[in-house]
Amino acid sequence: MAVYTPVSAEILAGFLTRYDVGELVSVKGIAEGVENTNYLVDTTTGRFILTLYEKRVDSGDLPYFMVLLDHLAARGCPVPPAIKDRDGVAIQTLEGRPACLIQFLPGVSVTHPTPTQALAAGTALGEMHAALADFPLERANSMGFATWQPLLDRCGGALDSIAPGLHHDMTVALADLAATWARDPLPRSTIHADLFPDNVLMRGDAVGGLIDFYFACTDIRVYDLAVMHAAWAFDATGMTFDAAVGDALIAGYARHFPLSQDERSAFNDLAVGACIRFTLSRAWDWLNTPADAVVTRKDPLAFWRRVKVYDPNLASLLKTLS
Ligand SMILES: Nc1ncnc2c1ncn2[C@@H]1O[C@H](COP(=O)(O)OP(=O)(O)OP(=O)(O)O)[C@@H](O)[C@H]1O
Ligand SMILES: N[C@@H](CCO)C(=O)O
Repeated sequence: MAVYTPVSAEILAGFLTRYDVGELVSVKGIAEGVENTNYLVDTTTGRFILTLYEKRVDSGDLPYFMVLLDHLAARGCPVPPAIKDRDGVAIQTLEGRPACLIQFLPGVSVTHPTPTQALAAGTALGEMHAALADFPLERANSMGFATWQPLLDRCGGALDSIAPGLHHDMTVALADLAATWARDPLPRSTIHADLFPDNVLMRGDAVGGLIDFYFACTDIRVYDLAVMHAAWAFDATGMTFDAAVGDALIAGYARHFPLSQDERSAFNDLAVGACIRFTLSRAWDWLNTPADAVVTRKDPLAFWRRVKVYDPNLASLLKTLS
């Protein structure tokens, strides 16, 4: 469960009086997620998500995320905008943290997506990119390629406590990737950058909601699809690859954005990049999560193992993957 910042019912009831959302009926910490504190809030008028922004979200970026959500919602994308208080303010402070009250979207995150669901999710990603074609704001990727080597350095030799040799192997993999990363300029866009199955709310085989835009940024457009591919097309251990799910994601996306030859050629390298990005953020959290945080840490190696599928030649050179 990700609850880093406790909020009492009394404090929350007082907080809600800023809004036209009725009175607090119940509140409960949400079990999923690792980045932010989330509560499910029921009031006399409806259901909401209360998010308190933690570690990786810079409060200076919140206005960007809120404008982005408003832009997508205005174009009919199923995203949850923040609720504005009676003064029109969406970004608040609660228990010393930046906080927003967010529209609740019905639906469930699937643990084992089917190809049919992946087709719908890939299509939703394409629709989102199409809706963002005229989005005017830019934000650098705070977890993009340029940040991986510094994060690897900060994790340092402690990575070997996760798997012996991991620091060396990730150094080799990143150097290998640096030789090809973005060699041919690919189309850029505003991207979600974290569209895992747990950030897509499904209603049966249809997409009911896209959530958790707190890594959204401007970067290589098809990198968003590569992140999704790496997140969706494997089991939780990263050992079993489901090609049908991966193919369905790409087929759905191609309804809006057929991949160019350059994008197809770069796809596996971009996916290796995604593996490195999520191995590193998970490893950092693995090594640094506060002992008193109520959170289920995610396994860094589950992402690292996916490199075997995207670059078997590289993997064969790495002790931790052979
Ligand atoms: N607008 C929403 N409507 C419905 N449920 C939501 C909404 N926002 C969040 N949730 C629920 O809360 C959970 C955690 O939210 P979220 O993914 O934003 O957290 P996080 O800590 O940023 O997670 P992550 O580890 O994916 O970065 C989601 O999996 C979902 O169950
Ligand atoms: N979706 C990410 C968390 C965001 O960095 C993960 O599963 O590791």
